[in-house]
Amino acid sequence: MPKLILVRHGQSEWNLANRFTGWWDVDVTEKGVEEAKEAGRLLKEKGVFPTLAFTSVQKRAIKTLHLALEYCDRLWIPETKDWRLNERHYGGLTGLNKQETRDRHGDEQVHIWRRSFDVPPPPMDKGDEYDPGNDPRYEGIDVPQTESLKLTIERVLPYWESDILPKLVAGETVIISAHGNSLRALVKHLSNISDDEITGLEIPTGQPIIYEFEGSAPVGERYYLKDA
Ligand SMILES: O=C(O)[C@@H](CO)OP(=O)(O)O
Repeated sequence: MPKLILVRHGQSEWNLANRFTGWWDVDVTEKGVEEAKEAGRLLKEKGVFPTLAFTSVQKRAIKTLHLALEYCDRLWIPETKDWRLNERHYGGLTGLNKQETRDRHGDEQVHIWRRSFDVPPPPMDKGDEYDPGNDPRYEGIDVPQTESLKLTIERVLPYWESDILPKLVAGETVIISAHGNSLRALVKHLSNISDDEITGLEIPTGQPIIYEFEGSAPVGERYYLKDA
């Protein structure tokens, strides 16, 4: 049965520093590197070998993918990078410390910005030091100024339907190395999670999640590969 493997990148520098990251291109930490290698070792140990890879255009996800593939001896498989798998854009919160933002705006407001379904964080100002607008990787793309989970879903799902799902249907074992919120977008869709319930879903770093597919639909529920 074709499998879909979802992996959130290993710990990033700004996960560690507790800063809102979004589209800012931070690296993985040493711990993140270890998490990514461990994900690869686990794939190998469990005999789940990806045949095709997708990732975002952000280095924390790309490096995680490469390390995971290296540690299951699959660095050679075809891979595609696409901005539509990027982390959700954190708008004007990008770069701020999460605790300082809580102290300033309150726990509830910060929770709404982080986990609500459709309330986007305040937009990023044009020319903000963390605005990736002029980055060549986004040439020709209408870079958002902020994104809620709902807006993230609106760019992740069409890409999933057009580019990834057909590969699973064709029998490939697909690995997607992406981000907390682009993966929440996918899991919400695949596991049919309601707008209310999705606020409680967290995706841990570096832990492969598996969906088994029959045709174009998942069979049964997702599981962590470490528990299989
Ligand atoms: O900062 C971010 O971009 C994300 C993921 O690390 O954080 P959050 O947990 O608030 O969605």
